[in-house]
Order: sequence, then structure tokens, then C-alpha cells
Amino acid sequence: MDQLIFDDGMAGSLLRQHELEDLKAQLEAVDRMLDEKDGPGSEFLGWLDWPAQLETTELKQIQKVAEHLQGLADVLVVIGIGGSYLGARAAIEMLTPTFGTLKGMEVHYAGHHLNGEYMTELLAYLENKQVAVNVISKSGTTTEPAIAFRLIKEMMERKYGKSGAKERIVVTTDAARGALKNLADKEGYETFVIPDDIGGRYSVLTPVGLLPIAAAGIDIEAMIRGAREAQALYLDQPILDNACYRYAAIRNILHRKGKTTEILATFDPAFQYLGEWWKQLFGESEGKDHMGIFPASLQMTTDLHSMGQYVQDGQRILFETMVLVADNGQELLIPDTGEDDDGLGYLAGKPVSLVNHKAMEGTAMAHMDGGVPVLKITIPKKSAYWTGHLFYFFMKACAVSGYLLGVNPFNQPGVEAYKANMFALLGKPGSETLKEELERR
Ligand SMILES: O=P(O)(O)OC[C@H]1O[C@H](O)[C@H](O)[C@@H](O)[C@@H]1O
Repeated sequence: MDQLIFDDGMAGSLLRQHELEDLKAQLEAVDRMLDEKDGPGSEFLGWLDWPAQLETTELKQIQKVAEHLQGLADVLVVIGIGGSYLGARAAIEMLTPTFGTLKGMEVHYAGHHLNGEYMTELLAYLENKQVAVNVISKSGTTTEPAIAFRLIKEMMERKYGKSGAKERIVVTTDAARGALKNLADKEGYETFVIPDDIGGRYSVLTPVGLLPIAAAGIDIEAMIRGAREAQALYLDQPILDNACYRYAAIRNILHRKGKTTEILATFDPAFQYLGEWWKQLFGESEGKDHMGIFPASLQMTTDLHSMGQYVQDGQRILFETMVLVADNGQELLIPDTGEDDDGLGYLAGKPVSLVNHKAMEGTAMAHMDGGVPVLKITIPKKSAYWTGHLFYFFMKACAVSGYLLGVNPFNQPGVEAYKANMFALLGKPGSETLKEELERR
């Protein structure tokens, strides 16, 4: 197997083949909108052709800076929130060992919340490490990463002096705007640009994701190659054979029948942050105008022992998309001890991955029979190439799905509400709560 397989064979009786045929004209209209870039939010379609357009020189420059940081430091702190860190974290957790020797830098994250205790602990941990920092913010004005960077910049300058710190800090931000851009220019930090036409949640294959991913020792060239081939594949295939369009269409068919929550289920703990990235991608893209599927994620088989009951037997508003890997890599065999005290004698000599696979099959059958349609997305193996492919697959599917739903999949106006209230409550000059603003209007 050397392709991504999308399998809707366990979607159950809620999906009938003619329903896909019936959506064909709508899918073609969406395809045209993407192609001609004339749909809502089309000024943010830069990610669509990005993998093919990304210059080798830019890729090499990212690699060069990553190697420079690797030479100076063993820990990289990635400061960012939402689309400015989730893609990198997803790839790094998927593709680097949880235990054991790392090929690249040890990566930690900051600026993705406002908890002071975490920052205190992180700063203390960094005291005895050789540290580099990549601060990432498209707007350059987001509060969480800005506070984290203020704290870490102060620590870095104390530890390495101003010029030593400068060597170790890389900024990824807008080409021209924002406080972070101004700061980078003032301090002379190495800077990478987030293209204007690529929104945060679609930016993992730009320097936003690629620099931390490269610093972690992952082959970004292979990742882009995977994305590039995905780009070509999902552009050319006939629409009803196209996995991206089928997935988008089926989500919408199920949604229209009351399946208002989609669970992304994975069977490898390293995929947790793929779920987090995917939730932002679909949640921010589709959750607007009082519509949209609620994206949730579960890790299997872990969550079968906590949330399994609900999925099997709770409200029938769920469908499930499993992300699977065909080749499980190393085979760890269950030891044959010659005894059966634990009742596992029948599994002796069998690979753990077989048990995981049968658990997956059993779960899919049980959920389908319990009224939860199951979709499966299988990649051949866990590699940089296939992670790049998967990122592109989901981004394109999300755009198609959002357009089918009838929303602009590239804006996020609702996110401003909490920010307005927080600034007003903190007494930021000139700020007002959302309620005050609405009353004034
Ligand atoms: O990259 P930044 O401008 O700092 O934004 C980081 C994140 O926060 C915002 O509030 C948006 O809702 C997200 O789409 C974005 O990814």
C-alpha cells in the first residue's frame, strides 16, 4: 500500500451511495471556487498551491537555521498558540520518540495558555539547558505568546547577554505588520515570514511548522514532498473518487442527518496532537453562523475505558473518523512465558500491534452497530512524507467541507469575543467588553 486510503464502508445505513452522487454538482461548484479562487475568504487560499510553490531555497534556508539552532542549543522553546504551534507539535509528537534518543532538539512549548506556574517551571527547567527560541505569531499581537516571549526573552538575555540571546532567537511572523515584527526588526532577530494569504490553521507547511519540525530532526523535505503529491492527487482525481472530496461530502451528509459531533479517533498516543491540530482546523473553519460539526478527538484504546460508554450508548449525535497507520513498524511480541496465570496465554507470541488492530476492528464494528458511523483514513506508515500528505489532505477536505456547509472556512470572527472582554477586564486603555460594544452600536 502506498497511498492514503479513505474507507466509508462502515458508515452504516446513514450513508447511501446515491447521496454522494446527489452532491456531485455541489462538489464541482466548490472545486471551481477553489480553482478560480472566487469563494468566500479566497484571499486566504495561499496554502492550496503552497507545497508546489515552496522554493527549494526557502526550504534550505529553514533547514540551515534549524541546524544553526541545533549547533547552539539542545532545547528549543516554541512560543505560539493555535495555528502557530499545533501543527508543529502534531508532527513532532508523531515523528520523534517519546522515550529514547532524539535526532534533533528537545522541543518544549510556551505561549499556548496563561498559566504562570507552567512558565515558572519551564523557566527553572531551562536554567541548566542550552536554549534556543522560535517565537511564532502571524498577527504578532496575540497576548499569550507575547507574555511568554517577554518572560523568555528576559531569561535569555540574562543568561546569554543581549547579543548571545539574539543568536538563539528566531521570529516567525507577518512580513510587515505587528508588534512582533517591530521587535524583530529592532533587535535584529532572524525572521521567517508567514505569507499574507495563509491563515494560522493552514500554516503548518510554511516556516510556522517547518522550522520547529526541522529543528526536532524531522525530514522537512520529505514532508513537503508528501504534501506536494497530495496537492497533485487531490487536484486531479475525479471528484467522487477523490478521498478529500468524499470525506468532506460524507461529513456533510452525516451532519445533515443530525450527526453533529465528529470524533477523530487514533490508536497511537503519538497522534494526540494531530487531533488537537485537526480540532482547530475544522472547529475554527466551520463553527460559525451557528452551524458546523463539533470536532472532538479520542485516543484509543485509552479513551474506550473512559469515553467508550458514551460513544457506544450516549446521544446518537456522533460519527467517528479513525486515523490509522497500515505499517506499525517494529513488532513487539507478547512474551510466551509458558504460563497462563494472567489468562493471556492465547496471545503468546503475537504482536502487540495485532491486538491494537483487532481492538480497532472490534471498536469500529461495535460503534457502527451502535449507530455511530465510522470512517477510516489509513496512511501507509508513520513518516514525514505521510504526515505532510495527511496535513494537506485534511486542510483541503476542510476547505471543501466548509464551502459545502456554506460558511467562509478561512475566517474566525468569534475568537475576538473573549479577547475584547479580557482586555477590558484588565483595564487596557481604550478597550470595552463585547456587551458594551454591542450596546454602544
Ligand atoms: O499566530 P497568531 O496571530 O498569534 O494567532 C494564533 C491563534 O490565535 C487566534 O486567536 C486565532 O483564533 C487562531 O486562528 C490563531 O491560530
